[in-house]
Amino acid sequence: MKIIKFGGSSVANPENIQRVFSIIKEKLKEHELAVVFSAFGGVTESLLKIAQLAREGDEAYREVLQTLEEKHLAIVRQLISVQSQSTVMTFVKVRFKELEDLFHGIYLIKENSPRTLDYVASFGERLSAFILAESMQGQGLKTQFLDARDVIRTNDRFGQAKVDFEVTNEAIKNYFAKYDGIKVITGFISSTAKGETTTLGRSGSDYTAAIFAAALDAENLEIWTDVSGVLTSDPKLVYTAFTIPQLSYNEAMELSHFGAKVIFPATMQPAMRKSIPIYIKNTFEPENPGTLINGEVSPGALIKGISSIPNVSIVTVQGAGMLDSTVGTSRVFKALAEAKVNVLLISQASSEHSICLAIKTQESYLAKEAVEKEFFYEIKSGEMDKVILLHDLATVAVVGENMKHNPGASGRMFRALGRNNINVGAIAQGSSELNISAVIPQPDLQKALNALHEAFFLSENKVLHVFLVGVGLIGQALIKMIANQQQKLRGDNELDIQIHGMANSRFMAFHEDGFDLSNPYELSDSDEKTDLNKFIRTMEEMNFSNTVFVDCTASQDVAELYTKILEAKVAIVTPNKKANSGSMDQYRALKKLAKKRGVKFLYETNVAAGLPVINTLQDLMLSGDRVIRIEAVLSGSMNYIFSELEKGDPFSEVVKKAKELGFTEPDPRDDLSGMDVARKILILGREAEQDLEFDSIEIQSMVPEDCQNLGSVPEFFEVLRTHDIDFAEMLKVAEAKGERLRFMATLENGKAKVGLNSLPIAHPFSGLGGSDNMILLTTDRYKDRPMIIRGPGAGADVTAAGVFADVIRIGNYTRE
Ligand SMILES: NC(=O)C1=CN([C@@H]2O[C@H](COP(=O)(O)OP(=O)(O)OC[C@H]3O[C@@H](n4cnc5c(N)ncnc54)[C@H](O)[C@@H]3O)[C@@H](O)[C@H]2O)C=CC1
Ligand SMILES: N[C@@H](CC=O)C(=O)O
Ligand code: NA
Repeated sequence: MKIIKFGGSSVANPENIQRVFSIIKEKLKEHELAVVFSAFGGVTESLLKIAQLAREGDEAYREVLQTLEEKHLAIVRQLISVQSQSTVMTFVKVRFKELEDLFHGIYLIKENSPRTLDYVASFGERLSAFILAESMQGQGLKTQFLDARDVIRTNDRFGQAKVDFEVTNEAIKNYFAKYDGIKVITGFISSTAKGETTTLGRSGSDYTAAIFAAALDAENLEIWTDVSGVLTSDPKLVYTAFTIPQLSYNEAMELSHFGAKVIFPATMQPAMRKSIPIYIKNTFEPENPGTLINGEVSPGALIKGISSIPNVSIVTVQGAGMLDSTVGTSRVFKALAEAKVNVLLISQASSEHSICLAIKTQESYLAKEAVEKEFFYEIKSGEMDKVILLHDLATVAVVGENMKHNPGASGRMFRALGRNNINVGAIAQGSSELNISAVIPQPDLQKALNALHEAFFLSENKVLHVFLVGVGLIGQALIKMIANQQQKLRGDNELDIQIHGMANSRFMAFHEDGFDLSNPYELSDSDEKTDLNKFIRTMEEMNFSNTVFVDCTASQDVAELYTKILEAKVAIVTPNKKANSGSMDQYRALKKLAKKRGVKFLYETNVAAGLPVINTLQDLMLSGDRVIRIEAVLSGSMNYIFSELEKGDPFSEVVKKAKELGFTEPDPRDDLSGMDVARKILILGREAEQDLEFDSIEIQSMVPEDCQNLGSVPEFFEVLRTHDIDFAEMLKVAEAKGERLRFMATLENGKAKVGLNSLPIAHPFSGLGGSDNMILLTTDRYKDRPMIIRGPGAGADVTAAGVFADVIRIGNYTRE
């Protein structure tokens, strides 16, 4: 014998009901069945609403009642053939006539006691189960309608009646022995020995099903609802949540206590006591195996699920008066129990000086009042403090029996929270080790759930959530690289990089699950105009753990947002030099903030693109070296321009070519003016721990005077053309001396210089071609012969690769 129960959403309309019938027919092939039904979706609520209207003397109740009758009649017309309709129609009409009288009574005497409401509510299940039994009969199934009031005996605690199992079990067994066919049973309702109608409380139909399962020693119990079992976490907050295949009874109870709404613990008790397996299944996805809840603790995963409760407050009771803790604590709990306050979590340090309770915010005021009343005299005399309330909190809990005797769970939990800068306000772990709970700031709830979900369930793959501003040359190359490497990184490096936000100067777009990178997304398809503040806000609201902001613009406006981004505990990776080449104070402040917030700020590509210059310098400094001198060619475009010029092409053409090849800044005047190189030597100097300001750098600009104040880049190229002869002349002079023109930067004794030099052919820089950069580092340790870093220092691929490497570095850092 199997007991199966269908909830309100499963029988909300004729289409859903047909699904239910197919499921039943399928089951019948192998099992003897009894089916428990809830009222049709929304009916219980409507009945109670009508009762309320009637009690308030609002005549509108009649209309709502009429609609409800019509809804039932419509279901009958659709489910039952015309020939067989009349008995059912009569049944429905008679019930609604009774309801009409009943509500009229309520309307007249304006009384709505729990007793009356139980009777009102009972009509929902009585109607649904009868109609469904008849229509199953019409489909060739032999059914037997059972009004559960005939067998489930309770006390008269209306609204939440307690079952007399001895009488009930006997009555159920007798009934089943007497009648055959599929029993079609009303959920939720029961009756007292005097025959008064009662109801079984929240999730009462599940309870009905469990009562029948236990009384009949059923093989198993299936609860059919509109979700595929119990999920690892709330899918509205954790997009990667998945169905838990199996839970022990204890785990299921613990998970539902902390928020998982699928099943209500008390309803499982009768089945649990008899060790009857319970399946949670989805009517709308019957092929999904759902969740099996039974007496077994399955080996493997440390935890089974993560639950949460929002809108929680911490109530702190403290003072010397608590030191006599046995008395103090018991008085606190007595006061709270009398005020009917539900305590979610308790934490008391061994000093016993204070006790800290997590309570739903709406009940916290009541708790404060109750405790302060209890300790009125102690508070007055100063022996106790006033109760302190802290709001805007939430609890998160990891649940699983395998945590027992298995070290590591709490470490993993708090490392994940700490790494994501989530402050933990209170902690509790029961001695059963079934549940570890923490109170955290409510705004961090989604991030916390995701961080924990990743740490416990996706630990083979760390997820890095990227938000990219600047989808130009470098940004696009980066997206392509991530797309190409995504699979390999997931496999070999256990790192999953997802892009959730993108923006260029015109449009922005977001994707909660991450953009599908195999299908490049066109930002011009977005109808959302770029608004940088909104971009940051959306990034924060998505509230992912392990988030990286990648800035592939050359924009000052974006650089100015870094403080806000780091404050939000989001890491930054960028080739944009603007932030690091502002004032020394700002440079220091950003580094300090990143450290304080525990997030990385990486910018290897600020200098010489992907060449390892910044990291190398940082390593030298950390290991105690000292920089004496830096001599460098730091501009890929300038090196390209002056080395190509030697082939005889006009200067303006070569500059254009450098731009086309992606070596220049978005505005090539930033390169020609020496500004870009000046920024780079400034950054190198700062990385070498020297106090340098931009203004102190001596810069020789290569932009002819009449080109300086022109608006657009094409205009600039027009005028630049007229200077081609001057540059050809410059080259001739150098060549006559057997020398080469190279644009370089030096830093020595705290003084930085940037400009064009005529170098002997034997100089190491003279041999540089294309977009090459070369950095000579003379340090205490590399004194006689400098350390040399050389290679292409501009261009889409070498730059994007450097940015990508920084992103991966963050991914590697964030793992355990
Ligand atoms: N091209 C290269 O070889 C190297 C470039 N870099 C740096 O990489 C950065 C990007 O360079 P490219 O990709 O070549 O430039 P680009 O001009 O091709 O792309 C810049 C992107 O930023 C967007 N953008 C500009 N201002 C914006 C704003 N306020 N809000 C949102 N989006 C904005 C633009 O719409 C465009 O999508 C620059 O900072 C550059 O200095 C660093 C090393 C080498
Ligand atoms: N425009 C720069 C590249 C970025 O840093 C260069 O030419 O080197
Ligand atoms: Na670099």
